[in-house]
Amino acid sequence: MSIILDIKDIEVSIDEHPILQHITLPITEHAITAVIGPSGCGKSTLLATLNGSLQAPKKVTNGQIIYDGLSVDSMDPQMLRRQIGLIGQQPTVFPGTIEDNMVFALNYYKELSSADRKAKAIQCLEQAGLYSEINGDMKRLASSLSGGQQQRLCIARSLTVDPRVMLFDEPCSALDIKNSLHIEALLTELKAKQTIVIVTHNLQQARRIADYTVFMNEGRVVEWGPTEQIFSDPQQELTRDYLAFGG
Ligand SMILES: Nc1ncnc2c1ncn2[C@@H]1O[C@H](COP(=O)(O)OP(=O)(O)OP(=O)(O)O)[C@@H](O)[C@H]1O
Repeated sequence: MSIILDIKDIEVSIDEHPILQHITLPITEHAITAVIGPSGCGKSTLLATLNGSLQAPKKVTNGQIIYDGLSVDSMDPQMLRRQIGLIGQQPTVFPGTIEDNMVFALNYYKELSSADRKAKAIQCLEQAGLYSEINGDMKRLASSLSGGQQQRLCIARSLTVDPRVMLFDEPCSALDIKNSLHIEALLTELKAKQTIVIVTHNLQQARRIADYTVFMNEGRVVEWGPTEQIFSDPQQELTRDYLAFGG
């Protein structure tokens, strides 16, 4: 499988103080990569760096990210975020109906007929396992969905613009086990078409769904590799300690 995102010696700083250092990682296409590590180690910062959505005062102070052969610095930020979507912890549905949410990005990005937009919306809702749950009622208010359904609506909404990479920042942190497993199944399905990077505090979740796992500590990558290898035979003491006590 090929490398879709090649992260080369990335450093991110606030004022002169680095919060990410020497991050070098290949992200494999059509795979799930989990990023784990203690609170404050820089996981969310890494995700935001990947799709150019880092907010001041944080800024990239060294290194390069190559997306599909192109440096992300040279890409139009909107185009970059369309191709590499970021889905946060809390679902943030827009006011209005499910349909309003689903056609929002399509109205903005694509010159499609309204019938095409609706067909795409339905297709993405089906992919997220939501269309049958709402009995096809796209006029229902998005805010009337349960937390887990709202999270899946946010995922379905981001699918409408056909991102190639989807970054998830603890997508299950506010969900119960049933909804978490639903999201896990969805991510596993999505990797046939997309590439997934997920930040999670749930080590069992990483082990269940990720092909690759990255362990970070204090702004650095301590160790990464195939998930089974990281969990069953970690090479670094810091990783061993985190897996034993920190998760
Ligand atoms: N806007 C900011 N101003 C100052 N420091 C910040 C800011 N945002 C993040 N940091 C610091 O940068 C470091 C990395 O933060 P980040 O949110 O990326 O960590 P994380 O691993 O995602 O944490 P968590 O697991 O708790 O969500 C932390 O030390 C954090 O305190």
